[in-house]
Amino acid sequence: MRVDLGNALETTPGLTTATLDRLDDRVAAAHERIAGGMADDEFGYAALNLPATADADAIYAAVDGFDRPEAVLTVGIGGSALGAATLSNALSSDVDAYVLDNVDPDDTRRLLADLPLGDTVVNVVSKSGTTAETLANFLVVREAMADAGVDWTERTLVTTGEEGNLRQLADRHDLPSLRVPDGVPGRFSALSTVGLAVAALQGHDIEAVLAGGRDGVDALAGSLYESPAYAYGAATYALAERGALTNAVMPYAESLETFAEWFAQLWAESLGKDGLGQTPARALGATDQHSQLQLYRAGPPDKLVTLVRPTERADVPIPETDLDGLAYLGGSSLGGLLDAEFEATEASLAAAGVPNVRVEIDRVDERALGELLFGMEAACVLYGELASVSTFTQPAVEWGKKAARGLLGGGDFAEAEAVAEKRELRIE
Ligand SMILES: O=P(O)(O)OC[C@H]1O[C@](O)(CO)[C@@H](O)[C@@H]1O
Repeated sequence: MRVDLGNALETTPGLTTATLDRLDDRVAAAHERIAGGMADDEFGYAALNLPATADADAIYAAVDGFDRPEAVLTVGIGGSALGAATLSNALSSDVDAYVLDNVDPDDTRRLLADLPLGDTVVNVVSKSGTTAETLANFLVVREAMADAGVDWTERTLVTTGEEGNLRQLADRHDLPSLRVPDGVPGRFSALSTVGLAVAALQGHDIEAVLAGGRDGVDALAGSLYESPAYAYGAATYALAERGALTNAVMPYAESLETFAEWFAQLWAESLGKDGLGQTPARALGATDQHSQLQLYRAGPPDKLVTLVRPTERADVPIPETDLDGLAYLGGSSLGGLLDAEFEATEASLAAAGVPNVRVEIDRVDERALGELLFGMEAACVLYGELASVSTFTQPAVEWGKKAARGLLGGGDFAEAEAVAEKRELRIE
């Protein structure tokens, strides 16, 4: 993973090399704190040890019990689904991967109607084992399998914590299961059983993913000038401090679109604390040049854009054409056009004084993805240290969970009563 901060200097908001130099002393101290947390396998910091501690053999052993399926369906939500989806949507496989991470009845019904349930592995993932959406979807999926005459106990892999509903279910039915690693918040668990089981089922090289994570560990250093991950974390923090309260992550690769979704949870749930944080916006190049770019260039000067691309990709030639004004495209290629648009968008943002950071990987493969995922996790941890927020907790999400549970008769919660007190101004 390589980071280029050049287009974040002298912009609005913007940084200077003097700013970065001053910040580098704080980066060194933060790195000491992070290294100490990793050495002690402290809650949260343990996530940065996963490239070394994740047990690829155990993951392969858990999935080897299933014949090569036609499809794998992940039933999970948030970090229990997004890491696996990032990898499966970035890498191609003849095993189709699907995700149920919402409780939309139309979507669930449509997906279950299309799935070859007899040749699908259901990968149910929940660290807590109590997440309503995940458990509700699993109950629906399990009944659909039964209705289809499929023995769900033969088609289900469970990944969960040491205790809870899913652990009891796995024990009761002797299901193949994996442990969610201790001390790792879900949004930081991509490089673990949580994110790698699907990749293993799809035939991807999960040891290469972990090797990429180790490349990321090796690239950590006590200076932002020596660590791409820390450079990104420090620059995004400093830009937020100067008013860049939105970070639009814009990969120039369809295969990295889900990465932006994974990044959004990582960034929002880790850094959105105590009135602080930086809103992750999900964009896609080149598509959003015809959509959100207008706002990024000419809207409020409160954003930075993170432009992500692989520098190597398979290509498709563009045939010669005599179409008026388009002859210049002929003989070029789609990849050449995409790269030209990446660089043109980068320059157009700079010309408008909008800070943008370039993040590049060699290609979209297991090792580069492992390094990218690790790098952004380390960047997030560094940002959290600099911002002095509690990076690894997410207390603000609990209020809504209690309200929903109360509305469904799952207990007496003041939050549910508050729902009834909604102020109304209906326009019919
Ligand atoms: O793995 P679990 O416990 O089902 O949690 C799923 C997701 O829900 C959250 O806990 C937020 O409610 C996320 O942090 C987590 O990734």
